[in-house]
Amino acid sequence: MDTPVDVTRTTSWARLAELAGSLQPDLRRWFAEDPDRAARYTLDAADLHVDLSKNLLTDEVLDALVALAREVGLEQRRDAMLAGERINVTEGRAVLHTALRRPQGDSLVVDGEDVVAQVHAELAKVYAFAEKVRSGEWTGVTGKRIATVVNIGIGGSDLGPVMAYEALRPYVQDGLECRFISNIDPTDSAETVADLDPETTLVVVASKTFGTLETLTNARLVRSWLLDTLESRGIATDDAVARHFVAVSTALDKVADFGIDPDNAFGFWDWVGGRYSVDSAIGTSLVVAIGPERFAEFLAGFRAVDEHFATAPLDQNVPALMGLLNVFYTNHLGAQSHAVLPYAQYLHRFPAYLQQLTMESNGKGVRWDGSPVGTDTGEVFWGEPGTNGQHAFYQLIHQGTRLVPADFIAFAETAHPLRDGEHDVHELFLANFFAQTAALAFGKTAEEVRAEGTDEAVVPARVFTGNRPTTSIMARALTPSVLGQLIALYEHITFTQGVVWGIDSFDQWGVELGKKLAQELTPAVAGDEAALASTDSSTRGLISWYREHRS
Ligand SMILES: O=P(O)(O)OC[C@H]1O[C@H](O)[C@H](O)[C@@H](O)[C@@H]1O
Repeated sequence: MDTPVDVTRTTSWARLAELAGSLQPDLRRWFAEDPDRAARYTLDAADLHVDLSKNLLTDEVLDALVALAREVGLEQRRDAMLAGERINVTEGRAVLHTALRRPQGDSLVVDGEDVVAQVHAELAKVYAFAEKVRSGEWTGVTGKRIATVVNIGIGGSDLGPVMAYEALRPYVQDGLECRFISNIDPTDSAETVADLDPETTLVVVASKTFGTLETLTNARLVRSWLLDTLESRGIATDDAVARHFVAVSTALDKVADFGIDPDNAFGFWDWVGGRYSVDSAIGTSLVVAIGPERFAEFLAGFRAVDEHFATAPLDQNVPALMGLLNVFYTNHLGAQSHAVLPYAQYLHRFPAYLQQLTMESNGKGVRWDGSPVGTDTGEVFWGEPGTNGQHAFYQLIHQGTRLVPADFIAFAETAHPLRDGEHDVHELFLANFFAQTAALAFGKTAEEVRAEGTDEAVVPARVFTGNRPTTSIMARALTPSVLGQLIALYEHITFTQGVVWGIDSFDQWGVELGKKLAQELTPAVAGDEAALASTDSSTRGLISWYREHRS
C-alpha cells in the first residue's frame, strides 16, 4: 500500500494558508480591475459551461491549488483509478465506474478479464429486457403489458435511479411510470403500491450485495402484496414471481435464494461502488423508462466528462479545479457546508443524490493507510431547487455568518416553454438564477442602501456584504447526456478532494455500526427482556417507552 502524502506538510498547503490569511476578498474590485476575469475563469467541460469567476479565486490561489494537486499526485491517482488499480484500499478493490461508460470495442483488462467487454455483455441483456417491456412483449401473468416499474433499493440502489428518472421525465415512454421504494418504514411500500395493479406492475429489486435489510424486507412485502392480490382475483400465481420480479445485483446466488430466476437478473461487479452505480445495471428501471438509446446517450455524457478529467491540464480541468476550490474553502477559509442549487425542477433529487456521493465518499477521519487525517474532510452537501430555496434558506447564504460556497445549475432551454401573458416564464426563472450569483458576489453597500432613502436604523440589516462564492454551471438543456456529464463532474470533484485528503473515497465503513446494532436490538424491541437488559440505560429507556406506548 502506498502511503498518502500528508497534505498539511506540503509547500502548497503552507502557501494556501498564507494566501487565505491575506486574501481580503473583494469581488467588486477584482471584477472592476480585471475586465478579463469572467472569461479567464470560465471553462467548458464537454457541454457544461462553467463560470468559476465568482469564486474567491485569484491567480495566486489558482497556482497554489494546481501545485497542491501536483504535490499530492492527483494525476497519478486518477490514472491509477482509470487503469483499474486497487485504489479502494480498505476493501482491496479496483474503482472502475468509469469502465461502465467506455465505448463498445474498448478494452481494459483487469485481473485477466476484459471489464469493458463484460460491461457491454451485461448492458446488452438489460437493453434486450427493457425493449421487451417497452414493446409489450414482456407481460404480467395475465398477459397485460407493464405500466409501472417499481424499483426497490436503498442508498446507491435507489438515489441514482430515482434522481435520474425524475431528471429525465420528458424522455419517459408514454404509458410507463417508475416508482421507488427505499425506506424500511412500512409506510413507504404501503403508500407506493396502494393504487397499483399487480397485473401491470414489474418489480426491480436492486441491491449490490443482496443482503440489505431494507431492500429484502421491502421486496418480501411487495411480493406478498402481489401474490395476495392476484390470488384474491382468482389468478394462478405459479409464474407470478418470474413474470413480475427481476433483480440487479453483484450476488446472483443470493438472488436465486430469494426466488428470482437468475435468467431475470442483471449483474455488475464489486469494482462499482453503490453510489457510483446508476450507470450500471442498477439503472435498469431507468433503461425501461427512457429506452436503451437514451440510456446510451446518458453513458456517453459521463464518458465525455471522464475524458475531460483524464486529459485536460490541471489549470483547465473543471472537476479538478472545483474539487481543489472546495478544499480551499473547507480547509483554509473555514467552510463547513456546500450548497448545490439546481434551477431545474427536474433536478429536485440531485442534491439528495449528491449527499450520498460526496458525504459517503469523503466523510472520513482516517487516511487510506489508517493514519488520522490532519485536517477537516468532507463538507455537508445540501440544497433544494431554485427558486424554492430563495424563499427559505438563502437568507443565511446572503447575510449569515457562515461561508457557504454554492453551485448554481441552469439550462438555456426548458421542456415547458410556457408564457404568462407577456412573460416567458423560463426567462423569469433564469433571471433569478443570474441575479442570485450576482447578489451573492457583489452585495449591496451601506451607501447604496442609504441612497434608497432607508431609515438609518435599519441600514445595517439591509447591507449585503457580498464576496459569497458561487460557481455557475450551464448547459443547453437537461438531456440524458448532460445529466451523465453532471454526475461525472461531481464524481470527479469528489475524487479530487479525496486524493488531496489522502482518504479512501470508495469505502463506507461508517454505515456498518448502526446496521449491526439495529440487528442486535431487534429482539429487545420485540420484547426480549434479557436483550433489553443488556442495553445502555438511555436506549433501554427509549425502547421501554416505545413498548408502553404502542397500541
Ligand atoms: O445496493 P446495496 O448492497 O443494497 O446497498 C445499498 C446501500 O447501503 C449501504 O449501507 C451503503 O451505505 C450504500 O453505499 C449502499 O448504496
